[in-house]
Amino acid sequence: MEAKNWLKTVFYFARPCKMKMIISVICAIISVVGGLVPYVGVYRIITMFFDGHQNINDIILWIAISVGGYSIKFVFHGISTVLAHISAYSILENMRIQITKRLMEAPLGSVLNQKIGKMKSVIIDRVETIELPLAHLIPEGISNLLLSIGVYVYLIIIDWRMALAALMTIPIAAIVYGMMLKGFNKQYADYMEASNHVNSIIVEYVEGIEVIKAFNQSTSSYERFEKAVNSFKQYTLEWFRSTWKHMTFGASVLPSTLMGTMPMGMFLYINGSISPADIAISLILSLGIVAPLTSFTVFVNDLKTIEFAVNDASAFLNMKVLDQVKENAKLQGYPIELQDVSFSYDLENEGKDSIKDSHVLQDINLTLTEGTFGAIVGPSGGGKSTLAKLIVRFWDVTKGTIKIGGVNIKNMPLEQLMDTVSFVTQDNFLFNCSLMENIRLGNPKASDKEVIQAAKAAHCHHFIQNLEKGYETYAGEAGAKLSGGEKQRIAIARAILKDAPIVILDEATAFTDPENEDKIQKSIASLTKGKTLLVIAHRLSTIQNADTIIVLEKGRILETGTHQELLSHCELYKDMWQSHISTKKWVVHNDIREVYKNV
Ligand SMILES: Nc1ncnc2c1ncn2[C@@H]1O[C@H](COP(=O)(O)OP(=O)(O)OP(=O)(O)O)[C@@H](O)[C@H]1O
Repeated sequence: MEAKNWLKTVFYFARPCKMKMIISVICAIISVVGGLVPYVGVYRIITMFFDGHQNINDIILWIAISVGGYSIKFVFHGISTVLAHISAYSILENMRIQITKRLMEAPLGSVLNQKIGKMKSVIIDRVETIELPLAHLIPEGISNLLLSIGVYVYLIIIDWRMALAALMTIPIAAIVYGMMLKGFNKQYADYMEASNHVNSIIVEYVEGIEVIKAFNQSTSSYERFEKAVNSFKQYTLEWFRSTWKHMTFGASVLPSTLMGTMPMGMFLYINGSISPADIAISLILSLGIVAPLTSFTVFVNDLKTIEFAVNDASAFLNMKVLDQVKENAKLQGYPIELQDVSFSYDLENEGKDSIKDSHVLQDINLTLTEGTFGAIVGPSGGGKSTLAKLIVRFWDVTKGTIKIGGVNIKNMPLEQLMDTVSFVTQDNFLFNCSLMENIRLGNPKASDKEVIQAAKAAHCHHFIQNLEKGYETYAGEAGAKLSGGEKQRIAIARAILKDAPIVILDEATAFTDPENEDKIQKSIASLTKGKTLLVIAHRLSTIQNADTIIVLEKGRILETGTHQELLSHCELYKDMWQSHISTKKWVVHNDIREVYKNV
């Protein structure tokens, strides 16, 4: 979506419900016209009395017309409100769908870089704030504005001098409101910033509650939380303090139209240029102008709410998306090739035009033949995970090309790429649905039998069966009910079911206990049989049988070879292997505390 101002964005999302909105506006106008009828009725009845021509039939007729008018106002206002609500919810729905669509089309890495609290706040809370004002703006905003104008026009028709007098309080109120609204935009922006700050502190507090408790930081964290809430309260109170005098003065002056109409009416009556009936109705009408106008001022605030919510949503709506082709590419097998690949996060995260000297990967050239086992090793921060993520287009390379089956991955639809590659990481997110469905995500068409087969191959059938409801057990929010190793094996079962010809494992065996590791290794063996496999490993023992081991250091390939070849001529690899072996020996021969003492 191209960047638009907030009003255009609202209209853009309102397109599917354009007709409903138009009918809502028409109904609001009819409702206003209906609302004017009782004023006419009252005027006619008063006139009859003052003229001495009152007759019961005419009075009943005007009462019936007034009731009819009021009924029209009531019914059409109802229809307008219903349609406006439907439209507002459609706009909300479209906006949320568009944001999530955009998140799917954006580079996954950029999506993952977003703060989860902010995403939740924008997609759920901020977008929701649009609904209420939007739904009420059409029927009530229009009614209030048009009713004031309609009543005023009627007043002009009755007596233009009284109409003029009715406006007397408006300039005074306008000056006072003008003073109050000075700097409103900035103050509202500051208010939203303060509100966002307090929201993010609350989200951070809830998300980090485990760490806060574990490190007994509750008091200081609570202080931080309390400080944020208090400063927000202070800010809003100060804003209120700076405006309440103007607000109260304006609100009491604006409706006091009698200040102008009373003396004017008396003056005109004494001069004999106005009838008592016209004075009476003018006084009533002048009071009828201001009440809806005052209600309309509330919508100024509502418009700001919509503007800020839409602007927040626009940050996601305008996220850069990955360029994609539509047609599936014809792959020549499943080898992976990287040619002169360089990558910089700065360019992705900040959208800079020039490549800075901040490459995480530089001039990477490597080929992994179909069906072979490749491994990437190297010191922490060397760029191993980044390289794996580039192969699945979490981001696009800054320079060079990545090919699968001889085709640049940019020239195949993301769907085809995802069908071709299984990417298993340590972050094995489980949805809060049954374990059966969680595994089936790997292949939505798989039967229960196939899911169970995959679970068996991934060595998770046993523990799943021991659960009270077996495969129908819910994973709990974010899989909190399962251990790390169990979640990992379920993720592997998912990948087995997906049966993609290329498998990339990013540190999939890190942080597991020996018993779990053995099971995970077995499940990985089932997953990777006969496939092109790329493992990013810390534990060198798991990759010593790899066909090619790539040693990556500071974003560059230092050496490539088999385990034996690297041991014979790559110092860094030799050191890493030595430290790996000695750590293993320490674990076997020493108390675990000794190991950590020596790390
Ligand atoms: N999303 C990101 N945005 C910005 N910089 C990042 C991002 N992810 C990683 N980096 C940086 O890129 C560099 C390489 O990180 P990467 O995770 O690829 O290394 P790694 O070799 O896999 O490390 P480890 O073995 O510790 O997992 C690091 O300096 C890291 O700080």
